[in-house]
Amino acid sequence: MTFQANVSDAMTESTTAKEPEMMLAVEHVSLSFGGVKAITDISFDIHRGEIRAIIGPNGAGKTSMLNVINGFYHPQEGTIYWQGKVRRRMKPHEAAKSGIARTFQNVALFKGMSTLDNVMTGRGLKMKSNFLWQCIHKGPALREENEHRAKVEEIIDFLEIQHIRNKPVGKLPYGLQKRVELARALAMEPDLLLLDEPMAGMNLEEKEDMSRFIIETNQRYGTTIALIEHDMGVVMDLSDRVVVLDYGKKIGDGPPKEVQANQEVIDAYLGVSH
Ligand SMILES: Nc1ncnc2c1ncn2[C@@H]1O[C@H](COP(=O)(O)OP(=O)(O)OP(=O)(O)O)[C@@H](O)[C@H]1O
Repeated sequence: MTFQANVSDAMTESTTAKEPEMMLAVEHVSLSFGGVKAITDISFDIHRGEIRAIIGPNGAGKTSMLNVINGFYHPQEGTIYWQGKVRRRMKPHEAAKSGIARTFQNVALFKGMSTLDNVMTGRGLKMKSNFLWQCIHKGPALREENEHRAKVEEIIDFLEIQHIRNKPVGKLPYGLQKRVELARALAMEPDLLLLDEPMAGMNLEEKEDMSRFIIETNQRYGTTIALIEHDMGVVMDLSDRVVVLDYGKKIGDGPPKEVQANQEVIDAYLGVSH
């Protein structure tokens, strides 16, 4: 059976037998930078509504894979299926417009701007009123701004960051900056949220908070989430399925328990030579 047939089958069945619905799939994707092979012939999928982890040792190709999914890198080989259709080559802002939001390994916020203003920037792609209305700040533009503001307020409440709403984000502790970045991504109301090491640099309490927000985002908004994470405890607790990369290749894929028992995965983490 062809992959396309698999996609359609999965989508038809999902309406009847609650089979998982494929939201995104990468098929035989390879990506090189000059002589460096970052990703070699990788295929995996992400089901609508799941929390999918991408793990692997340093340099395994995890961030490169997220960059392929959000249109930042264009693989030399392979196909990307998005919402059941082959996706054409697209830029990150087009991927964002199609419903894919992301956060970064190193927080990427406007450091001099307040939490509120940073989260508001997440609404940019959803703004519809034209420039003239926005300049005179009346009519449709005012109505629209109020709607965006209400959504942003809801997210600020949800992520419990009211107390820092007016603070410049550059002055916030790192854990809170990561939360503001999550808020900005949620302000885009994404279908698929890509999180690159959301717990990096956090203490235990901050990790517990972030884990709770990730689960609640998934449950409350139905957001599908793909995350890269090094903390195996977090990965095993949070995710429905895990894909494991090593030296740019896929070496494991399945539910956390299955992946944990996979000898190739254990060897990769213990640094057994190839
Ligand atoms: N823009 C780039 N130019 C050249 N090489 C790159 C580039 N981006 C990634 N690479 C290389 O591709 C490989 C995979 O890198 P990538 O950052 O995707 O790994 P990773 O699994 O995310 O690693 P880490 O856990 O350390 O962040 C590495 O060998 C890296 O040096």
